[in-house]
Amino acid sequence: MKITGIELRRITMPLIAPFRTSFGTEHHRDTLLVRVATPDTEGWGECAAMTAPLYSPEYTETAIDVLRRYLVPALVPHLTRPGPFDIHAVHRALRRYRGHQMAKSALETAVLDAGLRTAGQSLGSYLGAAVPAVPCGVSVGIMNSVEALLDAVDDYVAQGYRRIKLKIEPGWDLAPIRAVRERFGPDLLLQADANAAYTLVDAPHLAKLDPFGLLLIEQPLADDDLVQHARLAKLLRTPVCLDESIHSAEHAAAAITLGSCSIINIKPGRVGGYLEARRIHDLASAHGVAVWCGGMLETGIGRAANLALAALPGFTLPGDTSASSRYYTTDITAPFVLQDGHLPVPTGPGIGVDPIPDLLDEVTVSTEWIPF
Ligand SMILES: CSCC[C@@H](NC(=O)CCC(=O)O)C(=O)O
Ligand SMILES: [Mg+2]
Repeated sequence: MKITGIELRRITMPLIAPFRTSFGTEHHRDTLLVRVATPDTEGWGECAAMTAPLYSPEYTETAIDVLRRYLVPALVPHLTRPGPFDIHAVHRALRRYRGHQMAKSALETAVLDAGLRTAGQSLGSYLGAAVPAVPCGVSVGIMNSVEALLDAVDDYVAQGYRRIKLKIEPGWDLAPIRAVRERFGPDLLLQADANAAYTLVDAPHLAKLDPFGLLLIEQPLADDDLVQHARLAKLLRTPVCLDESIHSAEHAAAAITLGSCSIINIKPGRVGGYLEARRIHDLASAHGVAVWCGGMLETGIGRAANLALAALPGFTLPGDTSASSRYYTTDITAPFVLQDGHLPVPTGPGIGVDPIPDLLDEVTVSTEWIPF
């Protein structure tokens, strides 16, 4: 199957409410969609990079530039020959370039989506989905008051979310977690995400979270320090989960070997795509390490693909793939709506959803067509 070209489409979608983390506050999701066009179909990938290099070194502009300048040209030999795509050859071709995992993931996923649509196979089936629907957690930002937080959590619990994740930072950690635990009781699945806001000096303070029975504390320390996370893990009863630190299966292997974490948040964008995400899933499962699917405020395009991944057997904890309404008044695909705390895994070919043209056009900032 030969492609006719690749489109880089930049979109911006307003969030229904500001989303505050330890590294900043998001008001819009400024993201990049990659579309691979063939004579018979098209494939879509969503780039997880944020507007600024605050969560990770990548940002939307770097993704656009590296795709245009290096990653798309690298795939020309693989996408212009007859016959089905060899997605593993595509993956290897992209691995020649260092970093830029989110840009790579968007491109590889669009190629994979086009290939699977042509073959009539769903992404879930291709990856090894084991269930038809996945239990959903929700990520709750830092708020102006504990009362506001309790109201937000109350609403999410009423919507049926199976797990609550609270963003924390120094000065907003013990009080909100204690308040949620006291209000909603010991059975609420509850976890915290620090986005690397603490240092090992804070270990005694973080140990004060232990009595609250958290499922995990996510990325407490710097993204580039597996050794300090291993030392911290020995000082806490709360399991340590890594997010920003894990860019590849090799990182996951190092973290497991060092004892830096006992749970991994897998984000396909952060690790360079769904093939690598499955490798990390397989590695973690072999070591008895639980994984769950993280989120990057994806539109329905990325949300659909993440649901396929979250359905793999080793994803034993609720992830951050929430309903479309968590962030958006109107999604660019048919909305994902929570059903008894679960979202259905798309069963159509490829990612199983398509952007709705009029809605996509409304949020499009720019498009760039790269002909093949
Ligand atoms: C803007 S924050 C993005 C990174 C963050 N993601 C979430 O908290 C989940 C966001 C979502 O619900 O998609 C994380 O560190 O896990
Ligand atoms: Mg995180």
